[in-house]
Amino acid sequence: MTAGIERIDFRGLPALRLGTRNGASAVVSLFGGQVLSWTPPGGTDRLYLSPNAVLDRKTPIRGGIPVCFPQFADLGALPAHGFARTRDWSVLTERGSKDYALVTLGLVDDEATRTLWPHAFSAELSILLEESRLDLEFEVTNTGDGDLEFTAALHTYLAVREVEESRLEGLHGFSFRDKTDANRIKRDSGDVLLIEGEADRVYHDVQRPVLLREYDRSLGINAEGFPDVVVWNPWIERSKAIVDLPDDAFRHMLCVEAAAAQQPVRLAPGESWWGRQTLVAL
Ligand SMILES: O=P(O)(O)OC[C@H]1O[C@@H](O)[C@H](O)[C@@H](O)[C@@H]1O
Repeated sequence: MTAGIERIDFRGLPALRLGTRNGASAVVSLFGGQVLSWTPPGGTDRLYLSPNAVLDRKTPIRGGIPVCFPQFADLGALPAHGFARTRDWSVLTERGSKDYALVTLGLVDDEATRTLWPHAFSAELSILLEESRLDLEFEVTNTGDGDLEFTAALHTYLAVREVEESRLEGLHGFSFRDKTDANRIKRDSGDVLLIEGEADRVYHDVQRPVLLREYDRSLGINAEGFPDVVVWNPWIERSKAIVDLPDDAFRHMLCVEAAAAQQPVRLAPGESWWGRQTLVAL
């Protein structure tokens, strides 16, 4: 793996490959502004990309780290998770040395976005690859002359060897909205979260990092700016129902998302907001 940033064709999609001297690498699709792969030095891919993902530059890509903006999930009238994940992003900056690679992608409003969402905005996604660490920072500026509101998420699909053998630590005591149980608000009372069925939870105002433990490796997940943590696993029946997921996909993926979902972000003209998710392979 060469250090630096190169333009590649990823199964027909224009993409960037980021690499460091010590062997970390990542692939970023310009369609969706979406990280599709992240491999720390000497390891295997820590992101799940569905083998059935449709890469036709129209369909949202199932896996990696989709950017949900300006709407998270179905919290509004826009298509699910908004439009950022189905737009072409531009490359704003590329910087790298032996030890890191950094790219910033940009998305601004145009006629198509304004038809769906009548606001002027500019969004930037900065992706920083370092030794065992991947850092995504998402920034939105209101470039219009009226207020705007949005919800957003970095919808991170983590690859796990077996979801039943994985445990999430750090969510104890936080309240969450349980989408699998009529959106009831509950409080997490377990020391660890085990995935033993469909999970679709928005944890509110999570103030600390989360740790994903597997039997032989762990992953630290930290967020700043994004107050919520979403945990999603479709489990057996929903995996079967989602056309671009293999039937047994639920076993090999767990989404742990950094989100601003419970309270929309409101920006006055000229104001900006940012949120960050950092993944550290341990
Ligand atoms: O199928 P999509 O639109 O990519 O969404 C996948 C899932 O994304 C999660 O973030 C939501 O909480 C789930 O409710 C949703 O099903």
